[in-house]
Parts: sequence; C-alpha cells; structure tokens
Amino acid sequence: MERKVKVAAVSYLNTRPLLYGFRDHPVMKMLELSMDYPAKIAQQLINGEVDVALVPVAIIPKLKEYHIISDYCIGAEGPVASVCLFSEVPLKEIKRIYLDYQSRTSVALLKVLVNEYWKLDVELIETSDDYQDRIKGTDAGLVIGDRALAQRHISPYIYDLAEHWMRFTSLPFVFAAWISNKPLPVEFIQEFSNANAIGIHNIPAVVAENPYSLYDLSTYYLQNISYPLTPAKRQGMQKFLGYLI
Ligand SMILES: C=C(O[C@@H]1C=C(C(=O)O)C=C[C@H]1O)C(=O)O
Repeated sequence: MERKVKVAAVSYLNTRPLLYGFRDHPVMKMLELSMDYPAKIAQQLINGEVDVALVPVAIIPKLKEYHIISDYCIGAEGPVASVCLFSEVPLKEIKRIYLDYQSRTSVALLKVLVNEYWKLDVELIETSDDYQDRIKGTDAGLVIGDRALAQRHISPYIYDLAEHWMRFTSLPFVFAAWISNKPLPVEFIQEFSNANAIGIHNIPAVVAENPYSLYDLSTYYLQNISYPLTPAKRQGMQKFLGYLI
C-alpha cells in the first residue's frame, strides 16, 4: 500500500476490547491511529481527514460514500450502562434535557425516544463543554461514555437509552461502527477485522490491563456492550436510520 490508512477510534473504555489486539499486530504497519470522542471523529470522517473511523452511525446520512468495513461495532442488546438520561426527578417531571456534545448517535436516539416513545414535552439544550453539574432539579442530562459510568454514582434516576430502544422496537441498537469513506484494500480489511477480534475473545485480559473503579468492566464488556454486528443489529440500525430522514 502506498500510504498508511488513517484510522480514528473512540477514546472511551468501550473501545478498549476492539483496540486490544492492535498492539504488535501486522495491521499497525498499514495504519496511523488517532483517538478522540465520537462527535470529533465523526467530523474527521465527514471532512476526509481520516479514511476509517469508529463513528456514530447517526452520521451515515452525512457521508457521500460509506462502507461498513468490520463485523464488530459498539452495540447493545439490553441496557448499555454508558448511554443514559440522568435526572434528579422521574421522567415525566423533566423540563429540560442537556444534550451531550461528544455524541451524535445518542443525541438522535434521545430525540426519537422523547418524541416517539416517551412523548415528553421538554426543551433540549445543546452543550459544548462540561455540563454534568447542571443536571439538577428538573434539568436532566444525556451523558455517554466513561463520564456516564461516573454519573451513575451521582444521579438518582437513570434511563438507559439502549434498554428503552429495545422496549420500543424489540430490536438491538448500534451506536457506532467502523466505517470508511472510500473503498479500502481487501488485505487491510482482513487484517483489521482480525485485530479487532483478538480483544473480543480475550475480555479478561482487556479488563486486567484497564483498572477501573467506577463500574465493573467485565460486566460492561460482556453484558452491556455487544460487539458483534449481527443481522438483528443491522436491522435495528436501519430502523433507527429511518427515523433520521
Ligand atoms: C455505548 C456508547 O456508544 C457510543 C455512543 C456514540 C454516540 O452517541 O454518538 C458514539 C460512539 C460510541 O462510543 C458509549 O459511548 O457509551
């Protein structure tokens, strides 16, 4: 290959199992890896600053061309634990919801649930920096990623978006997938998939090298996040994308 494939990954704990096998793997010779929060890497893929990224699936309609290059994703078949609406009051009493600037998919999912499932009359507020300390009284907040795992210890009411999506549709949910904005060489895709699979099959080793006290990572990796991009997850993703157009 003439130049290295530019790859961007989500910098949260949920991505560690996918990246675990990259170290010392032959695929590293073919790529340059960068990490950031989901909304950032989404913009990088849209702008063509990277070739492939673990992007929020909600940005698929913004890509001129897209290819899902891996059978692994950040998905859930029940409560995901790290994408939740946090509140001091029950759902029906919420007046305003802060949206997470780091997210694209979960913000769109929250809007679907607010309008189509929960049918709430609330004001949605964009954020651009840390806003978690504004989650007070009837002001709730959507928080994703590691910050959500921390927020679980603070907010008394926790509405898990993947769990509520499943109650609404009976389908699993896909938050992010490995998507390229151009066709990539088959040999790269094969090595890339192979590297992704290593950590997924060695979760105890991934947990061992990531000490974390706020949530049990074995539970997170084995029961909350569901990595295989199965036909049912693709169906859930299509259903979700249908709400975005
Ligand atoms: C489950 C999660 O999925 C994430 C949610 C995303 C989004 O809302 O746009 C994007 C990437 C995923 O990392 C999480 O971060 O907690």
